[in-house]
Amino acid sequence: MTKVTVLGAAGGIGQPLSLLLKMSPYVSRLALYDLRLAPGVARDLSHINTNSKCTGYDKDELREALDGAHIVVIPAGVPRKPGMTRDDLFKINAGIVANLVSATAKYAPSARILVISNPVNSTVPVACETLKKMGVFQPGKVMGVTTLDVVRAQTFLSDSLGADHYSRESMKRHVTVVGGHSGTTIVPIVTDPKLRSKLVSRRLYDSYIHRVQFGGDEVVEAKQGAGSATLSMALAGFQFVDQILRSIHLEKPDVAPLPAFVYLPGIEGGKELQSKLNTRAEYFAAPVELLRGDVVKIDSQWLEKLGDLEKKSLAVCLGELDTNIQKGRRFVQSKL
Ligand SMILES: NC(=O)c1ccc[n+]([C@@H]2O[C@H](COP(=O)([O-])OP(=O)(O)OC[C@H]3O[C@@H](n4cnc5c(N)ncnc54)[C@H](O)[C@@H]3O)[C@@H](O)[C@H]2O)c1
Ligand SMILES: O=C(O)C[C@H](O)C(=O)O
Repeated sequence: MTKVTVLGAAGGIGQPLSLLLKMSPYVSRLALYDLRLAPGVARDLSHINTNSKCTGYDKDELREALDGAHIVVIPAGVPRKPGMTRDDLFKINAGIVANLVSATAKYAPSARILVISNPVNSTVPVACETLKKMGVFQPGKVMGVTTLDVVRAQTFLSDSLGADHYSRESMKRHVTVVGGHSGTTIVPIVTDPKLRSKLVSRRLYDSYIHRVQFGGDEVVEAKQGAGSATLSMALAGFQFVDQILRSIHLEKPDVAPLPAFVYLPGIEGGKELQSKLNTRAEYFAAPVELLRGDVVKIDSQWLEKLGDLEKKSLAVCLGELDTNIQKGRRFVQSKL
């Protein structure tokens, strides 16, 4: 029996993500919460002939939506419009995330909390600091969802090298993304040196990295003010939740570790990674090992595969990331 609650379930991401979750054999109860429309979306999904029971909750029913949840996914908040940065969303989304995380701590204290709301580099610190303040912080249970960067990195690598020869599916083994989830804090790592050399020798490396780092802007511009990535994000978010579900339900989960944006000092391998990176940044996205749905270890094998260009990107990332992190921390610490 696994209950998944989606907070912000009637939105552009929330609806398709909930549809994908309704298809999962590992979900037995799916609870949809939003300030508007969640009962309607849930009624629609509840007609689908998969085994999970789907229920919608109105804005004054947050407690019921969260009660007993094992996984809480948070895509609640405002998306960007053209000309905005993710950081411009902080003012509104930080408060939304803080309130929803604090309710989760009260009504679903053992849930894994997956933060999608932007700016992830700051909203994850907001979530963790909120839990710390409440005295209930469990570092392995809070994850910023950065999977869309990985999905893009794989798709664009195949596009850059020629999709006829390098299928998008096969790129899964050859690229990961670390750092944060915003512009130059996004650091794609091509782990296969042969593919990296191909990109460099064909002078495609810079444009490839730029496209992954600014893929979000591409969608925001194309949607002309109607929001940001929703469908690709729903798929990416589902891939991440699915990995957690598999780690809960399967003895030997058959998935390669995906990165997540996590609190390094509280997780095995985290402090080591901080010291190898020579950074004071306490939050970072790196491939994580899961055990029964919680993050138990940070993988730093990718560090050994860095080329000179990737080392440079990482230095730029670390310079910016800590500013985003401190903004999230200060937001919670400044509240009484
Ligand atoms: N992590 C990522 O990779 C990634 C990718 C895409 C978008 N995002 C972010 O996800 C967020 C949502 O994007 P979207 O396109 O779904 O936006 P949207 O506006 O379509 O949907 C957001 C939903 O959240 C709801 N909401 C707002 N405040 C709420 C609250 N307090 N409680 C419950 N629900 C609340 C709204 O009613 C709305 O239905 C944005 O912040 C966006 O920037 C993150
Ligand atoms: O770009 C955005 O604002 C949404 C999301 O973070 C994305 O990467 O598509």
